[in-house]
Amino acid sequence: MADHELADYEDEPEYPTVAGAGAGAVAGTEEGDKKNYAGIHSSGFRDFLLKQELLRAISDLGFEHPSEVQQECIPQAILGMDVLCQAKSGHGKTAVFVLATLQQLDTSENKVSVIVLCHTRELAFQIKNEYSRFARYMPDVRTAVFYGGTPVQKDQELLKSAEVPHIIVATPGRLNALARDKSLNASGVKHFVLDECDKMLEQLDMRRDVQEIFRITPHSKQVMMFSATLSKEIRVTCKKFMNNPLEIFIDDESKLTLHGLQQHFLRLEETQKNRKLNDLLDTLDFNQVVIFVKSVGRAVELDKLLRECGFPCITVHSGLSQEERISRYKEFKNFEKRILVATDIFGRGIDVERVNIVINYDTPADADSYLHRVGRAGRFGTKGLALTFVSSQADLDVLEKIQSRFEVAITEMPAELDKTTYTREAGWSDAILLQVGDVSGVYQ
Ligand SMILES: Nc1ncnc2c1ncn2[C@@H]1O[C@H](COP(=O)(O)OP(=O)(O)OP(=O)(O)O)[C@@H](O)[C@H]1O
Repeated sequence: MADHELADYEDEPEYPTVAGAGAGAVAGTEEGDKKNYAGIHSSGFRDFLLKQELLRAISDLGFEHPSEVQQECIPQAILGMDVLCQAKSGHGKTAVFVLATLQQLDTSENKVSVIVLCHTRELAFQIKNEYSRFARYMPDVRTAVFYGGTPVQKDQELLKSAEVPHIIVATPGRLNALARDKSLNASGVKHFVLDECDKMLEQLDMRRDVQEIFRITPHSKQVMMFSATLSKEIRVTCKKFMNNPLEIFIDDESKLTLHGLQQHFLRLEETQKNRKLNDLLDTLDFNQVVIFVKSVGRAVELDKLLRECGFPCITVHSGLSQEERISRYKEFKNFEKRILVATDIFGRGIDVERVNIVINYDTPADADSYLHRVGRAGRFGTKGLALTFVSSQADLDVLEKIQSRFEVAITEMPAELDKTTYTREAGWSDAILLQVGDVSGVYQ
């Protein structure tokens, strides 16, 4: 079949989105945050009554306390309830569905039980790794990842083999191709998960693939969807796939920005961007930095330029072969490279712990993209810095929208930045516990 799944959904969206920017809401209070603080402390992963194998893995991974979103979702999710969940970037949404599906999995059935769909190949790869990490003491669990740009025969053979994967993590295009050619037997699917669900359902080509896969799964199953951004409009679409879901969301959009993240803009001419970027990379104290640009061409050129200037730089974009994309993603994740120039394919979901600075060399197209991009820094409550280059009236307009939508003040970058404000890593759990009160559970 045509390799339509190879289209890189994130680089150049062809379709308008159906969601409009939601109105900003009332800002949260310190008091609100403190109110729930004790509640979180009183609970640990043990209280979820997870399988011993999972608890051991959680402990190995150094997860001490569940984050707020985990606290709210896991108890219901492991009972098979449908879940529609919005929570901030980097707050541990992945563990919610990974733990909930592993907890419920029956490995004695030689069937595909769990389908997880996400919008980019790197994210699929990352989620598959999360399954491997949490299932390290569950040797019978078989997980596979499928995405475009790789030989489809290998995927077909695996699906037709004597031991089919219990869990499939995939991008929608490739999995739908495998469904259409009948390699995928989805009749045993019990859990259907969409990560970055707004992105997948807003983009019509992706939504079509998701729907086609959804249709060949049994009527009765658990459906879970996750994102940091869920407009009212897209929630309606999401719920069409669900049955009386548990809705976990931040009712106050202003709280979506990350507390540990310092955010500034720099006004400059297009022609001054390279010089400025060079200066910043020389002076800022970064562990790892992601620089976002608006097109593949610009990613290639900027990466080349930075390397010529001696920076340990790498780029990831849709113009690369799939093998190369994953290998570069790994290089960056493994701290072999400190600077990544990326298009929006890296803008959502990707979790690289050491990233403490995000630079928007090109202002993102909209407020949602901004929120996801800057969420690559300051993961799980750590400190970070987000800088946005603003060089036109259109850029200023986007900046304005971001500030009103999320009620965040993005100020001009001061001449001197105190590095302790973006380099000191907060303790994993301490930092996130300070942000409780951000997510409210609503039972429908
Ligand atoms: N309870 C926990 N304790 C410590 N670390 C955690 C915990 N839960 C998750 N993490 C870590 O926090 C990081 C962010 O988690 P994750 O990638 O799931 O965030 P997310 O909510 O999916 O973010 P995004 O919206 O950007 O996709 C990961 O490195 C994960 O391993």
